[in-house]
Amino acid sequence: MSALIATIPTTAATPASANAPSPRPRRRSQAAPGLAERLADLAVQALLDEAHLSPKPGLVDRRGSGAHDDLHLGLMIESAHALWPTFKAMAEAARQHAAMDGTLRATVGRLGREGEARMLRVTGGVNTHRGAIWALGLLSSAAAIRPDALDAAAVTARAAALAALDDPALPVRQDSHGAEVRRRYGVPGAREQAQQGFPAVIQHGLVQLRRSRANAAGEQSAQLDALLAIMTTLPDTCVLHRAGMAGLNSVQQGAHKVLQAGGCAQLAGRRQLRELERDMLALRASPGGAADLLAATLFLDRLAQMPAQTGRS
Ligand SMILES: CC(C)(COP(=O)(O)OP(=O)(O)OC[C@H]1O[C@@H](n2cnc3c(N)ncnc32)[C@H](O)[C@@H]1O)[C@@H](O)C(=O)NCCC(=O)NCCS
Ligand SMILES: Nc1ncnc2c1ncn2[C@@H]1O[C@H](COP(=O)(O)OP(=O)(O)OP(=O)(O)O)[C@@H](O)[C@H]1O
Repeated sequence: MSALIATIPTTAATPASANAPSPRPRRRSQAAPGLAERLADLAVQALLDEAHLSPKPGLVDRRGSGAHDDLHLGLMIESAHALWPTFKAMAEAARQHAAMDGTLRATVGRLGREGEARMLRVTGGVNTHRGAIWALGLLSSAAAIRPDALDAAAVTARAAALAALDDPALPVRQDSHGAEVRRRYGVPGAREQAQQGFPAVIQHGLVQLRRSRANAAGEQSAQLDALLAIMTTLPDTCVLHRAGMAGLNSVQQGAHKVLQAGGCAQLAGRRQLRELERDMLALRASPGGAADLLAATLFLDRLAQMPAQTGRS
């Protein structure tokens, strides 16, 4: 990764980000990173922090692979770093094109598919970040197109408008797990979540993150609480694919119980979290969609703290 993660205003020195691999220091003579580079830094950092955050139920984290047998932390980290040029290119395209239209949608779609191909090359064919490329790609482009308006509501509204545009080159995949699950249960998936302006992030992830921080939960617990808040309502096609509707209902109720018990900073909440994790592992259920949306939550939370950008860089 060529840009310097340390130049990004991250929220707090979390144990998660503290364990992320340190970037090489930028040489004095190197030019300051442009907007697209800083957005790519933010997107990759959000993915790294999500991957490291522990203990996440069913997901890959610092303790292990959760309910997955083809994923591990090293692979998630490698995949996240490999996606930096994809996010940078998406932001650059939006900055240069500067209009929310079909041309930009087609370019971002092509870059997203190239990013997926890059991910699959790096991971040897394993889906580490398909949903995250979609969500963070749209958000990076939406941020870059109006860098003077970077609050979460404005950025998600622009991302929704971009996601709603037709991409004529998009192959209509009927064979993805998401497509299969949508057909079977009639639920909205990753595409609809973006087209609706990421309600799981705006109404649940960000609200809970800030609520838990305000209650002095500590950054790691606040991020875990944000993940659980997203899990309480999301029709996560990863969970549905692996555990069916009964599995999704039990995951949503379990996440709700953790928050009702005071969240991850409380002993009672941590007990509920252990119970949720035990049940999810028995079902092989993994909330991959919620994990992607937690990364989107962290991206938007930090983006709102980035100084307003008015120049062209
Ligand atoms: C829309 C995408 C995610 C495909 O979705 P689909 O549901 O068909 O596929 P698939 O099951 O393989 O992946 C969906 C992923 O989204 C995440 N997810 C699952 N449920 C949800 C949900 N309810 N909300 C948000 N994300 C979810 C999961 O991580 C899952 O792995 C995307 O891959 C796509 O169409 N890309 C085309 C390239 C493109 O247009 N890119 C442009 C912007 S980046
Ligand atoms: N920490 C994480 N651990 C596991 N999955 C994650 C994590 N963070 C994000 N995800 C998301 O979860 C998805 C992977 O889930 P899953 O393995 O169920 O997908 P799949 O490859 O479609 O299904 P399967 O492995 O059942 O064949 C990825 O698209 C990724 O975006």
